[in-house]
Amino acid sequence: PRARAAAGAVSRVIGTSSAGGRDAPGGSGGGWAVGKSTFLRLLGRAFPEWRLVAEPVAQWQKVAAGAEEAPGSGNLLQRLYQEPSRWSFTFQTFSCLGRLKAQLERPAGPAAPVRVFERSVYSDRYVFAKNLFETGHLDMLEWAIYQEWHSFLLQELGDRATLHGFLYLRATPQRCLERLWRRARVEERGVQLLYLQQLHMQHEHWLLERRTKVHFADMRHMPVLVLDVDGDFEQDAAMQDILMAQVCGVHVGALLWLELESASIVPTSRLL
Ligand SMILES: Nc1ncnc2c1ncn2[C@@H]1O[C@H](COP(=O)(O)OP(=O)(O)O)[C@@H](O)[C@H]1O
Ligand SMILES: Nc1nc2c(ncn2[C@H]2C[C@H](O)[C@@H](COP(=O)(O)O)O2)c(=O)[nH]1
Repeated sequence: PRARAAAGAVSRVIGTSSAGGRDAPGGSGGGWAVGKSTFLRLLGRAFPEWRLVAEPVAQWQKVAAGAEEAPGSGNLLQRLYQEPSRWSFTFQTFSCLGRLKAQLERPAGPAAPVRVFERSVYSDRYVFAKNLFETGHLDMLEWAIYQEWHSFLLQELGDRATLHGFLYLRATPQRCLERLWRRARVEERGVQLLYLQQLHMQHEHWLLERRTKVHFADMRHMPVLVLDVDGDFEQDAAMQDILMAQVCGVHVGALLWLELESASIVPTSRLL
């Protein structure tokens, strides 16, 4: 039954037609360790025709240019957490470039009806980079330069870089911290609840309250499907079905943008 439901959703999304007649990218977003990869796996099972694009964490852990240096020297993620003020600008440049490349990529073969990205060039700016600036790890000059090239590139790329909607995965920062511990990534050992709370707040301002000043007209009214993932759905087939049905019911134009983020709990998912 789950597979049939998925097929129905896909045909509806196709029916909305995509920019340039191509596949329809969408974004996922949500907090750090909220369960994005786990959720993407569920989406993959429910919607096998969709193309799901995971975040390239392994690339950040071993940047090619540093691969021949001393062990660990090419690990940008590690450097970021060890010396955030030194490495934040470098990290945001590299992460945003990777996200943009992924978004512009047109894989060979038949176009997928929907593309879903684990994070986007928008969360790069309106969540992470913004937060790093507000907490003093990007200075004013770095923030200005980052915004300058970000705006320029996205405006130049126009429709090619536009998304059609966001899936916002919400859980409390405390729940994200528990999942972060469970995942036990070495680089993240020193991460504190406060950092997750800051990122949570950025997501709330941007995707839920729409208080964040965004610089792209089509971003301002982007549909956002909020999904409550605070509960443990990993082993709960019924809860998984409910989540997939919610995704299934969304019509977000040609582009479904899945932004997987963390936040406090909402009683039910809803499309804003
Ligand atoms: N809904 C959930 N309930 C319980 N555990 C979860 C849930 N979602 C994810 N997890 C667990 O939390 C950890 C982080 O999940 P992951 O999907 O890797 O997060 P993200 O991709 O957002 O960083 C993993 O160990 C995963 O098994
Ligand atoms: N400073 C930034 N950190 C980022 C960004 N995107 C991801 N991350 C970090 C957070 C985690 O340590 C790791 C991936 O986390 P997941 O929860 O997605 O697995 O990378 C960013 O743009 N800036």
